[in-house]
Amino acid sequence: MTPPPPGAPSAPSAPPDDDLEAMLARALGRAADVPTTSETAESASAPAAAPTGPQRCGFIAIVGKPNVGKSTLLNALVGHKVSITSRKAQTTRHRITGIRTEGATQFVFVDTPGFQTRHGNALNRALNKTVLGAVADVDLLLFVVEAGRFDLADAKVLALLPPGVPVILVANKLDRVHRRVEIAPWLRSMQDRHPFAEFFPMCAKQPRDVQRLLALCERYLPEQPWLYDADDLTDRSERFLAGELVREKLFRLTGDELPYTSTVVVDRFEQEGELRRIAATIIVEREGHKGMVIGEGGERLKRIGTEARQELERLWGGKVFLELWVKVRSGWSDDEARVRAYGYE
Ligand SMILES: Nc1nc2c(ncn2[C@@H]2O[C@H](COP(=O)(O)OP(=O)(O)OP(=O)(O)O)[C@@H](O)[C@H]2O)c(=O)[nH]1
Repeated sequence: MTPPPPGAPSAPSAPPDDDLEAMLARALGRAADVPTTSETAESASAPAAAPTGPQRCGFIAIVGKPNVGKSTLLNALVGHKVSITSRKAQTTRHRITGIRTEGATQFVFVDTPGFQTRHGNALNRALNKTVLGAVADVDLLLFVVEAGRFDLADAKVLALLPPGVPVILVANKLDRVHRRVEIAPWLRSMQDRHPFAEFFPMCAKQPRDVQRLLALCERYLPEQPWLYDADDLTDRSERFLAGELVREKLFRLTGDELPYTSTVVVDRFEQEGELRRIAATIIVEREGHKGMVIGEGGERLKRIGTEARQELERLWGGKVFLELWVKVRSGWSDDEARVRAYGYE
């Protein structure tokens, strides 16, 4: 499908059947790993390396239900880790901006928390507000689902997408689909759900797929000056990133034992030359959860601290001194004031 000319409003009218068939053929060609057509080859090429022509810049929001791979995709599209990931649903809690500048184009990706439909507590209400705010004013939406699946939670996210913004259906985790032939009828069935601008079956962990998606996104971005410096990767502060990385290690090292309503607050962040001193508190809801985080003889807390510190040192190329505390604040996730105080808008 030809993308809308830069700057033109792109009403998501249903694409004509010919376009639809061509899109599906391209998508299915990729899904079945069939050699690319010349048209696909054109769209598959990476964005130009050297700046040519006028600058392009636009916002691309990544939306979907929890755990479909949005943050993994954002990091891959940016080429650096800007959003934390884990097997635990609801890992992402903030609007995270990841920036990639290639050739004449600046992509500003917006990762969002997975839209919560199950529990209506204060934390989830705040997360959902973040999602709605992030999708309101973008040039392109990447609606991420797991390839071959579409359930009520996916449908609820789809129903929230604003009209007038082109949507690419990203069918992620294609590597998990063992019977690839089943993807064709599934993609066809997805046509009836929304007038998607494109269908894109992929694996967010496969660099070739990510490069192709990047090239496809580029076609939807308007001609306008860049908003960030060419080497900016995110608009988030180092302090924010530190708290997020501790939360990632916390979730990864406690697995399913620890409820998702645990959080991390950075109490202090100071820089002395190349050394960063950080003090953070892990907040849990019950006394029993505190034991889970601390572990036998403090082993688990120590590991969370060591892994977070090492990753931050790699990221910043300097020494980090990280101090961690654990506190119980029962019922914080259903207390509007605390949810705000802990940094969730
Ligand atoms: N096999 C496979 N796993 C993937 C792929 N993409 C992501 N994952 C895994 O899926 C899990 C969830 O990924 P995230 O990127 O944290 O998902 P998310 O949608 O940001 O999750 P929330 O923070 O809950 O909204 C992680 O364990 C990822 O490693 C993929 O293409 N293939």
